[in-house]
Amino acid sequence: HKDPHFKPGHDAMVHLFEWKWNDIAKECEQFLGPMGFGGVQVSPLQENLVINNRPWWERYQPISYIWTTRSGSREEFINMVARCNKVGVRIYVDAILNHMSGNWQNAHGTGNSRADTNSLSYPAVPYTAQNFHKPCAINNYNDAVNVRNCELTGLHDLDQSQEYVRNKLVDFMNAAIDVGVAGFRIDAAKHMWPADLNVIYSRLHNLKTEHGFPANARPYIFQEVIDYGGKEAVSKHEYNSNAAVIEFKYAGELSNAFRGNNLLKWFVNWGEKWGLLPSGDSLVFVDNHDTQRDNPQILTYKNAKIYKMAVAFMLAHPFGTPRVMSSFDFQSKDQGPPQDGNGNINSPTIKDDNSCGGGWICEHRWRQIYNMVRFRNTVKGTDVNNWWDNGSNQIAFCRGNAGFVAFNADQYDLNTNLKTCLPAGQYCDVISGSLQNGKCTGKTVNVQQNGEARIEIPKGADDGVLAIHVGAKL
Ligand SMILES: O=C(NCCCOc1c(-c2ccc(O)c(O)c2)oc2cc(O)cc(O)c2c1=O)[C@@H]1CCCN1C(=O)/C=C/c1ccc(O)c(O)c1
Ligand SMILES: [Ca+2]
Repeated sequence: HKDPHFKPGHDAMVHLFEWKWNDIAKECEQFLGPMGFGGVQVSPLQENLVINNRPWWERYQPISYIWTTRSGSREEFINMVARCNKVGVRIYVDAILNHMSGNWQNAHGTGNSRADTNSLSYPAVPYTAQNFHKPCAINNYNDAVNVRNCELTGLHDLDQSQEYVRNKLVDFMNAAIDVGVAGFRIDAAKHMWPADLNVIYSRLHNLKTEHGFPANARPYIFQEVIDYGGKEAVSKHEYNSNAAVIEFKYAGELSNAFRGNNLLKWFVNWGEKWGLLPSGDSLVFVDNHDTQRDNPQILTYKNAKIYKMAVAFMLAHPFGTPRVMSSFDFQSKDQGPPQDGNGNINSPTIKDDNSCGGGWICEHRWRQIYNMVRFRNTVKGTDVNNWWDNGSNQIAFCRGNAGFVAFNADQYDLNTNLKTCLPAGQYCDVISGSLQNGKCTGKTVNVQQNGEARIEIPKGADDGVLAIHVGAKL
């Protein structure tokens, strides 16, 4: 029950943050399906409070469970799910179950629903004050009750111990499952009681076979529990019995190492020995919509070279279910998505080199990243073997005899003969280029009969990674 139900030959999730439903449908058909992505985490589906300067986090202040947001209408959402499933790309909804909005004068939502937030009245659900915890501020992360039963930055806190509230949340999620959704990101799960969440999960429908899921497939649930391994009262270990958990320590350690604060050689035992949750319980990532704004230690597209190295490592390593972030460019941390003068989100423009414009970064369209998704598909089912390192920041490893990857984060060249575990032949390095029309557009690597090859990554190379696999062999 912790299986994302990706289609065979598809792997890795991409978070198309703030994309509109129609644009996601097109991206599934034109790019994500053909490139073998497994699924898309979409922005929240439920109607949200309209906040005057349209900060990105207005979508995390629900007003109702009506499927009307700046990403599109109910019909557009249903159409997107069908079109993506048809090309083997799953949809995961970002579900906000913990709270409704904060206080706002004359509050109205993206679907024009009204609410009297000061009296905790949300008639479009309906919720009244009795369905919420008595307003108190979350001000003590060493008190598990305070963290669950009080308000996160003034957001009105629902009481999920009530049958009435549970059923509203279950109905919302089951309606999404019934139109073909594969699962959910559970926002702010740390702020809800695991027991209540498990009751809610137990009432969710099986996935729809007419959308290509196997019979009796359970929705894939991945819970946001921000726990970097510190000493807070609430821990990620409370949440991984019945569903997956988003592994923040994974993100923290990767950024820490690729920023040069820890040697890559220590990744030889990357996994539970680092205090991570079990691989099958972990949704893993490098950055997310919040950490890229709020956590200066976390790598983002703004640190391009070492960011790509961290993402390549995540995709090359078998641990967890990886999620690639796809961002819009931002200068200030509250800034919302690219939009026109009337507050409508702009569609990404696709340039002739297949990259995005119009303020959209589209990391998922960077060659080094989508080629590593393909690498991950190709080596699926193999383990890490033949680990090599130089005692510092040059590492390499095989994935079975299907793939080989090398990293150079030292301030001097990597230039040595290494075992690649691959059959003899010529391979295209899928970081510096691709295999296109029978030729390598980047480096070519010659693997000898004994499986060894000359591996070169100069310190000043565009990318500090080299990757070859049996799907990119001349
Ligand atoms: O300064 C801010 N927030 C105070 C810091 C607390 O951060 C928040 C956390 C949060 C932060 C750290 C934790 O350890 C933790 O357990 C929770 O989770 C949220 C989840 C939501 O659905 C909506 C929110 O407004 C928040 C939030 O404000 C700005 C202004 C309001 C929104 N916001 C933000 O910074 C919004 C952040 C945000 C929004 C959505 C998310 O899914 C998220 O993880 C963070
Ligand atoms: Ca709560």
